[in-house]
Amino acid sequence: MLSEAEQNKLKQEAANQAAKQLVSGMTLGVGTGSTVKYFIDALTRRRDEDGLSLAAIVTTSNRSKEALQAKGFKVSGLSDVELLDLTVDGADRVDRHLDGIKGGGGALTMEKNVATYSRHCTWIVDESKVVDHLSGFPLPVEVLRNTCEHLYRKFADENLEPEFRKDADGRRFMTHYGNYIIDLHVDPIPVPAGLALWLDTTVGVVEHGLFLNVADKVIIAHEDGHIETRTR
Ligand SMILES: O=C(CO)[C@H](O)[C@H](O)COP(=O)(O)O
Repeated sequence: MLSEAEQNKLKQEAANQAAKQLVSGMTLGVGTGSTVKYFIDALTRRRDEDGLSLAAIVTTSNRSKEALQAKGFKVSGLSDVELLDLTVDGADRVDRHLDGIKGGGGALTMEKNVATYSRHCTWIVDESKVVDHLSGFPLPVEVLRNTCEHLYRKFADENLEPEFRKDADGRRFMTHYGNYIIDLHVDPIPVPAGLALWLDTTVGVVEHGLFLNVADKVIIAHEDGHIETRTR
């Protein structure tokens, strides 16, 4: 098991590798999370040292927006850009088909929207996130507050072992959009496409953390120092 410092080094290496593919004039989506924080650092170095100049940057959370603005980047809204050229984001789990679980940071709805309206999507991960079958991480489901108790019971009836996500104060975690998150403890997820379809068609579900056919590239930093790039 890696120490936090070792894991952070791997996150940083994956982020640095992702920043190499940026070219001036691109429109870029920037995701959310601790790995993306390193990507924002790498992006800043590319601007300051290589003169990289992007046409627009869109983010998936207020946290990333603030981090980018603190480095002097202008951040646009998704609706200001017709189609992003590339989105770079982290992931909580990635399987061998490059499908993933996202939403550990609670930003899944915007993350899926920004990735969907991007030509290309790269995930940056350390090797601890890579699995054969999606497993080892609860599946986040963003739900409307008005419907949340109904959905909780529905998920429990389906043996999906629901649990309301809590914030640091022990209150229900609230998303950017004022919704709650119910984490489903399904491990492993036997048929991700089936569960995704069911969640997509369940009224009251705003979004879920199954990101299937979303990433076309995954950059994986391995413990032995090697950086692997997998493409779809
Ligand atoms: O989906 C996400 C946030 O909603 C993140 O991309 C995911 O949780 C990975 O985060 P980290 O890089 O901190 O491990």
